[in-house]
Amino acid sequence: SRGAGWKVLSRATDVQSTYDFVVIGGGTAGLTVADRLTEDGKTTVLVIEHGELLDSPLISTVQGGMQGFSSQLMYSINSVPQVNLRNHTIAVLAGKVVGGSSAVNAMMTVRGTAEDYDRWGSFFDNPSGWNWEGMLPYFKKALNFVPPNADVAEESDIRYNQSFWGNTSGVYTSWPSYQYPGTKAQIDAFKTMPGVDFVSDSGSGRPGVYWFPQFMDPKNVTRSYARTGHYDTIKRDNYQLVAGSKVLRIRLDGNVATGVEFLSARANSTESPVLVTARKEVILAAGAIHSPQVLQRSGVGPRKVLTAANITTVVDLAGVGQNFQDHPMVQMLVSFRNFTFTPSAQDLFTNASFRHWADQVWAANKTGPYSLATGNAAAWLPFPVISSRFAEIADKLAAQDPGTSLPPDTDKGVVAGYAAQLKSFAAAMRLNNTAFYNLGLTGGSSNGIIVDLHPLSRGSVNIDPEDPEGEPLVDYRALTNTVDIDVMTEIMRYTRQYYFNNTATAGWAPRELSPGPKIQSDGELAAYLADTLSPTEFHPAGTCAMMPKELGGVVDQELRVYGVSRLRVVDASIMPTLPGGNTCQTVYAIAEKVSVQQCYLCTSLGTRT
Ligand SMILES: Cc1cc2nc3c(=O)[nH]c(=O)nc-3n(C[C@H](O)[C@H](O)[C@H](O)COP(=O)(O)OP(=O)(O)OC[C@H]3O[C@@H](n4cnc5c(N)ncnc54)[C@H](O)[C@@H]3O)c2cc1C
Repeated sequence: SRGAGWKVLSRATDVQSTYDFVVIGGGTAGLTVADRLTEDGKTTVLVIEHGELLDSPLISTVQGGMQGFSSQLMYSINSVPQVNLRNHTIAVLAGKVVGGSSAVNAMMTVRGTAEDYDRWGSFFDNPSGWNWEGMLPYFKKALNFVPPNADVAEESDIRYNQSFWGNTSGVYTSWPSYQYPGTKAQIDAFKTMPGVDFVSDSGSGRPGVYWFPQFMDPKNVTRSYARTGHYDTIKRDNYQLVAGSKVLRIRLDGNVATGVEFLSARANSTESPVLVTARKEVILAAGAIHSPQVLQRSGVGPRKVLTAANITTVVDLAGVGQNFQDHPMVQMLVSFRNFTFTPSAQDLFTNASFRHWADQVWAANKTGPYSLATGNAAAWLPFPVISSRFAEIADKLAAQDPGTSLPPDTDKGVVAGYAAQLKSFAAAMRLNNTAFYNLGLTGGSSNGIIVDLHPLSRGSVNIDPEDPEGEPLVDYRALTNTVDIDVMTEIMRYTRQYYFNNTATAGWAPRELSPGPKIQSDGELAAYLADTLSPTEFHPAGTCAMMPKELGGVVDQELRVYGVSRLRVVDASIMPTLPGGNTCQTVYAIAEKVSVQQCYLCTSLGTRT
């Protein structure tokens, strides 16, 4: 029966008491899986989403890429104070709306390198398809790639190779109808840097300097995301979604997940939670910040954390909420006093006639600069290409005692999993097929966010013992592995090489505004990191890691939670290690891959009606 305060959305006349699958979280992964599981028209799925179903220009507008930044479309969570960042707290951004983070992200469509996905399988004795070869079909299935306009492609020398892409998904990735001329110049300026590759496509799985598309529907030049691709256009009675409803916990009967308890976000405090039963499986897709929280609240997690919060331990699973990772980024702001490539994005503010033209072509046919999101080009470079000290730093990492970078009471399995990851990264640091360095190229007369694509510090996301139902305690534990400081320092130094020791950029008359030319020694650069580093590029991952259980893993290779039956996690939290690229495309591919596994299971068990 229908509760008083909660809303059932289109296609659902009511929330039934039982479904085949109940999906927790209507975000990037949740809606993808729900769409695929209901494709047969019979399998019933309920998606329970905390945020609302909202139509807003903050979501749909392409220009700038992140109009919904820090708005009512996101959770408002602050991290715990970061000891190595002068005790600053950090805003933890994640979408809270139907579509999840895919509704608010910067729209950059990027994959990691092949080696990043091979690493995932490498943690298992018998890897089953978690490698580049195994992921590629799902990268293709996940997105509908529409090539750039031929004139724009030729003018800016945009390279792409359709063999790395598919064209069947309802989620689109496509190209702006305009590029600033400075972007090509900034790409070309990498041609004088030794060892840099210019790969044939952003989806080739190889590092280099390249163009990449953006999550945009080319027909109406609006954001394409999990809701537009996997919900709005799907008309099936067996696919239902309830928004504005917060999942409190998974109902466990012994070790079997049988249902989900949720509460309307609008419910008054006297209303009791609604229980909905899952005949086949409960699927957790609340994102890397909230999936571990839902598990811990349900009694699945590290006993110590659960006991402190007065929660009875059903399954003592040490890895839940640990292994937390995100891409750290820092600003190195360089402005060019003689950048002759105009117009640039700055001209939208300073040049009235350019702005007038931009307004006109947008009004006429949605073309021009307003079709640009965050930018479509960047450098993604291996460690040996950016640092002559790569072998020394890799040796230092290989010699480390992993336990010293984790809290002293860390579970042995979690430490062992971390040790396996560090070993893998110490090897990757010597290779030319893994990207560690990222610099976005947007064609402007100043530039400057640089990203460490393979951070080595690991944090945690645990329930708050004082308030288990409130927001979790998010601790990045930024820079707790000191090799991260070495890597970031080399990343800053290489960026200086590109701007100040490069025949191709000398004529731009670059000037470093931050940290500024006075900051040179290791100690000075480390202090700058402590002052200004962001431990997040809004790519939280790893908190329900797909690793062997004895390595602190939470899910197996079919993404089933260890020790619980009929329960999977399918979102960014299962990534054991971050890919060397923005995470959204990888989340879609994970969700596509696990959906095929789930459908196979339904069929082979003969339980499908
Ligand atoms: C500001 C920002 C910019 C980004 N930019 C880019 C980019 O340019 N390119 C890129 O590739 N990636 C980007 N990302 C990252 C990318 O969007 C995410 O990695 C990806 O969308 C995560 O997908 P997910 O399914 O794991 O989680 P989400 O998509 O976040 O889905 C989780 C859903 O679960 C819901 N939920 C949580 N708790 C509960 C609960 N208790 N009950 C019910 N529902 C719940 C949430 O409301 C949310 O809708 C960005 C992210 C952010 C936040």
